[in-house]
Parts: sequence; C-alpha cells; structure tokens
Amino acid sequence: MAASFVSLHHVSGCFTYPRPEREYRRTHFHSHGWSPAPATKYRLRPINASVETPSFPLFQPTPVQESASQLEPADPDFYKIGYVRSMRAYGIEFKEGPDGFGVYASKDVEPLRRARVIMEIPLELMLTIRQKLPWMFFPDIVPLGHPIFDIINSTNPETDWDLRLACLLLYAFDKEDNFWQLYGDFLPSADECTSLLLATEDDLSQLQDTDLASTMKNQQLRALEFWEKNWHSGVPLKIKRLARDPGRFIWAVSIAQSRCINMQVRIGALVQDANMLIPYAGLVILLHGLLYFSFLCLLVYDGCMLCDAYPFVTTDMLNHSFQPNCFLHWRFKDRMVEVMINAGQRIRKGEEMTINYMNGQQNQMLMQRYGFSSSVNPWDSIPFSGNAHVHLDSFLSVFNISGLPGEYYHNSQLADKGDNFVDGAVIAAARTLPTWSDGDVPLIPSMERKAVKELQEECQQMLARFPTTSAQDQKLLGEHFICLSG
Ligand SMILES: C[S@@+](CC[C@H](N)C(=O)[O-])C[C@H]1O[C@@H](n2cnc3c(N)ncnc32)[C@H](O)[C@@H]1O
Repeated sequence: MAASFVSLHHVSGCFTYPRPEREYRRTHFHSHGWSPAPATKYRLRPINASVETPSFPLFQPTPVQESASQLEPADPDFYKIGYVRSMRAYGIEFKEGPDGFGVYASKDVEPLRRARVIMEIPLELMLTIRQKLPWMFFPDIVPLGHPIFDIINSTNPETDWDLRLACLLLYAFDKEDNFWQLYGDFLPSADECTSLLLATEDDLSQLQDTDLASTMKNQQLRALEFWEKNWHSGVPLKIKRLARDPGRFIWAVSIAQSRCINMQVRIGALVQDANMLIPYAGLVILLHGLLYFSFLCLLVYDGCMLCDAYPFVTTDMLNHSFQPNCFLHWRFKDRMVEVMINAGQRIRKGEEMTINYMNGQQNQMLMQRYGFSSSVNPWDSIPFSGNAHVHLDSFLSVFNISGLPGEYYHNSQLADKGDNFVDGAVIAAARTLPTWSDGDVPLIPSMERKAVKELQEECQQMLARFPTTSAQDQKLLGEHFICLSG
C-alpha cells in the first residue's frame, strides 16, 4: 500500500482530469443503422439576448431587483409569430461553449440578498402534456380527431412521457406557424445530440459499461417498436410525414428525454403532473421520493413549494453543474417558468449560468439520460474508513485503476515513471467498496477536496514511518510471497 500512496500527490488535480472510460460524452456518432434524419442540418447562430425592447401587451413583468435601464429583454423577431406573450431574458446571452449551447452572463452580476430573474418563459411557448386523463396540450394545437391524438392516447401516461412528448414535438414541427418550427433550429441535430439513444452498437460498446449499454439498447428498441407500430405503411400521410424513418422518431425521443420537465402545474382549479418541453429553459423532474439539495432547485407554486425532491432537472439551454448559480421557479399567477440567479450569487460577465439537473444520481444515470458524465459528481463517491469521503473517479485515478467495476485492474500505462505497483487491497477496495448510499449526506467538491487532503496527510504520515520505495516494497512482497509459497 505504501508505494501507492506516493501517487496521492496527484489528488488535487483529480477533480478535473477525467478518466476516459467513465468520463464519456457522446459527441459525433454518425454511422447509425437507421440513419437518423436531423431536425435541421445546422443549428442557428447563438442568440444575443441584448436586442431591441419588444412590446408585450398582455405581459406584466415581475419586478426584478435591477433598474429597468439595466434590463435587456430578448426577443428577436422569430420569437413573435402570433404569440401574445414571449420569452424574456435579462443580462444573458446564448452561446456555444464546451458543452454545446449554454447561457452566459452578458454583464457582471453582483450578489443580492434575493434571487433575481434572468429568464421568463410563458406557458404558451411550452409543449405540455398532462399525465392523467383528461390529458391536454398546451398550446392547444392538436385537434380532436387528428390521428396523432389517437397515437398519444394509446400510450401509458405514467411511463411513456418521452414517447408522448416526442409525438407532440413532431406534430408541432409540422404545424404551420408554430413557434417550435422555428425553435427546432436551435435544437441539436441527431449528429449533435449527445443522447445515447442515438448511439450505434459500436458506440455503446465503447462505454465499457455493459449495464448502461444494455439499458440503452432496450430503450432504442422500445422507441423503434413504437415507431413500427404507429408508422406502418397504412398510416395517413399526415402521420407518415411526421417521422418518415425511425431515426427521426428516435431523435425526437432523445430530445424529449434530455430536455423535458415533469412538474405539477395548476391550470384553473386542476392540479396535475405535466410533462413539458420548455424552450430556452425547461427541466425534467422525476419525483424520486428523496430530498437532497432542495436548496439548489426549488420550484415554488404560487408561493408554496409543491415538490421539494427533484433528482432529475434539465433545462433546454441551461447546462448542468453540481454547483449551479441558478434555479427554476414556476410562477403560477401568470403561468411562467422563471430562471433565477441564486440569492447571494456573484457572477462575472462571460461566466456560464447553470442549474443542477440531478441529485442523488450517479454518472450512469447522467449518461443514460443526457449522454455525459461528470468527474465531480458527488454521488459517484466511496466512503473510506474514518471521515474521509472521496469521489470514485478520484480514487481510481489516484491508483491508476482501469476497467469495469468487478474487473478493475491496475493500468501500468497510466502510472507515472513506470511505477506499476498497486496493492491488491486497493483494487479489492475499488471493487467492493459501495458508492454512497442514498441516505448519506452528499458532499460538494470542496468538502471532498478537504477530505482528500486529510487522507493524503494521513497517508504521508504513515509513509514517513515506513520510508520504503515502490521497488523495495515489491522486493519485500516478492520475498514474502516466496517465503509463503516455499
Ligand atoms: C438541456 S440540454 C442543454 C443545452 C445543450 N448544451 C445544447 O447545446 O442544446 C442538455 C444537454 O447539454 C449537454 N450538457 C449539459 N450540461 C453538461 C455538462 N455539465 N457537461 C457536459 N455536457 C453537458 C448534454 O449534451 C445534455 O444532453
């Protein structure tokens, strides 16, 4: 064990350098069996939120903490196609960054005691399907009797939210003068979308995670079977043209999965669970029954918090961070989703605005839903004896361990200066130590860093008491082994 501890000098860097086999992000998967047809060939240029002030006749904006002169409403012409209310944005811009499109501060944000609004998206721009009968859409675009209505109606509202939303999205693209026809240009094409639903068999095998690969294969099959059942040769043209090939449908499902919200909404007197695609900022909230980090993402319903457990949250253009500077808020009174900056948060011009998509979920779940993983996911960590908790990726990196859980091995190519010694106990620990249980208090990276530092100091003290080199350790072990076998 002693020689392995020498590598702990790398620990401070472990939070940022990825282990390739776990830190997998799907980027360009081309050779797809059923050649997915992208929504558009290219995504439009980034939107600059600092454009001319539009008029919003029926819209009374929420009072915000900044003076009116500092606000920069965003409403390029294409947002206004017969919609009374439009999306508004303050002090932000949409730009392409390392994680695709993202939302960035277009000016410094000083910390304020109260959260402040940076985006407002009205219900009219969202695609919404309620989960329970009588289920309904927003906007009211599917006429009764249209065959897509019957297809959606044939699904299970509890389990098929992604298939239902995919149908609605494809219908919206096809409907004349629909906002989504234009917004579709901002969605990632099949080549750009990181969803593993669009991955080939080859791509999935590269994950080196057989569980994840088989889950994704099953999901692909499910979407494919749904398409085959509902897009057979006898369907009317108005259905056929929505998804002429299965790739188009699976692309729509991947958009629904990676950009949708499931939340409770009140429309009139009715409170229902709804699945929504929210342009600019939308989210997936699958109730999990667990409450973690609720302070990071609170959805407040007419002043009262309706749900306080949001393991899965994504936004349409907002990227994910485990230390986000923003959160989402449903404003019942005028049926708006607001993106708000955390109270007390300072953000510098050019910094990215982020929210937390998931709580209490390991990287495998991030990969399954969104096609990326995070080396600072506090839920992918293992408990050491004592108080120190270390991220699983950090642990494996420090000891140059590669492979899949259960088959971990020491990868000498990753080791520094030919030091290929690793104690079997370390590998055994990596194989057997559980990742955090759901009941544990999650760590944030700064806490983990502190824990690693403590662990490192402890190890160095131990090492000082046994000042052998790796070569000496191996020799000693070799002799020991010879003694035992002899
Ligand atoms: C809701 S969208 C966010 C907008 C997206 N970046 C885009 O270009 O449209 C979610 C997708 O963004 C990407 N993403 C978001 N946060 C990320 C992160 N922290 N690391 C890597 N990719 C991320 C993933 O491709 C994910 O499926």
